[in-house]
Amino acid sequence: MKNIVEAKDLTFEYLIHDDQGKVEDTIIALDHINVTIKEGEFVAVLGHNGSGKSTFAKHLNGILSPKSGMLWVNNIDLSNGEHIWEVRKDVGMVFQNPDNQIVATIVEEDVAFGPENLGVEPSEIRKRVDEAIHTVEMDDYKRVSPNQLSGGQKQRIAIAGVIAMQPKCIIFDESTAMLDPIGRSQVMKTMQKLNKEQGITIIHITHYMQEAILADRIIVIDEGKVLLSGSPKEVFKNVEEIRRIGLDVPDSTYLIYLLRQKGYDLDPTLLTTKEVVDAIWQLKSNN
Ligand SMILES: Nc1ncnc2c1ncn2[C@@H]1O[C@H](COP(=O)(O)OP(=O)(O)OP(=O)(O)O)[C@@H](O)[C@H]1O
Repeated sequence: MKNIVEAKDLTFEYLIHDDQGKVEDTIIALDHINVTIKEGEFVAVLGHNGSGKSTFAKHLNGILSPKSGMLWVNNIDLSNGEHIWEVRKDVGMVFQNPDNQIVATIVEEDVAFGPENLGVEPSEIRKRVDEAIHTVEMDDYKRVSPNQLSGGQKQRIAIAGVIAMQPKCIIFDESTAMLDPIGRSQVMKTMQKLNKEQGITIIHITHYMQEAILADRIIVIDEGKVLLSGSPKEVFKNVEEIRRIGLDVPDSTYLIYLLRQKGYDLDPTLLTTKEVVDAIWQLKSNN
């Protein structure tokens, strides 16, 4: 499978200016990041506040450009701030606040906005809008004002707007953070569907461990560096390391960790409640 993202020693710093416009400070937000993401992967990115997740995401569709290092996205070289318009056709972004992403007063017009800006033919726009709205299961709301929708529904409309541009990769930058549990699960379902049925690469930045365990791979960023990368089982067995940087592990994983400390011989890579219950049951049956 081809790489859709390849970052080598990707480094970025924000320049802080004083009132006269002189640089008075620099903040290193990405510090020699080395990451490869394959086409069709579903990757969750974890890290505490200020660890550099959003800065990394903004590099992937050219909102920010590296200070040093190399970055290729879908074979487009983004290392020196060129080709950013080209990459935006391939990489879509869904942000945290659904209200900031809706631009039109009718759902279907909002979804059409992206392809219109790309200069897509009107008949093709119509087709894409209908398909995208169908994919996010919002067919009944095409002529409705986005104001009348719930947070989760608005977020699905924002996703439809991105899908209508036919990207190869979608970055969800804490797109579930402002939603209630139902809205979150609907958006997660949509992400999984886009990944499984359309092969779209998903990069999901989240603080929710229960969402992260649904990914093929988790990348943990800490102070602008990649701390861990691997399957959810590989990453979450590092309970102490993850908790040391102020992140949680899934409750089930933590329960297993505590039981192991009490001497119970349980697999440290178990992630879900069902896996834990089955393992404890097995242990009981063996004794
Ligand atoms: N526009 C900016 N100007 C100056 N510093 C910034 C800017 N945006 C982010 N930073 C700093 O860069 C570092 C990385 O921030 P970033 O937003 O990438 O982290 P994050 O992991 O996405 O955080 P969060 O989970 O809070 O969204 C932090 O120290 C942050 O304060």
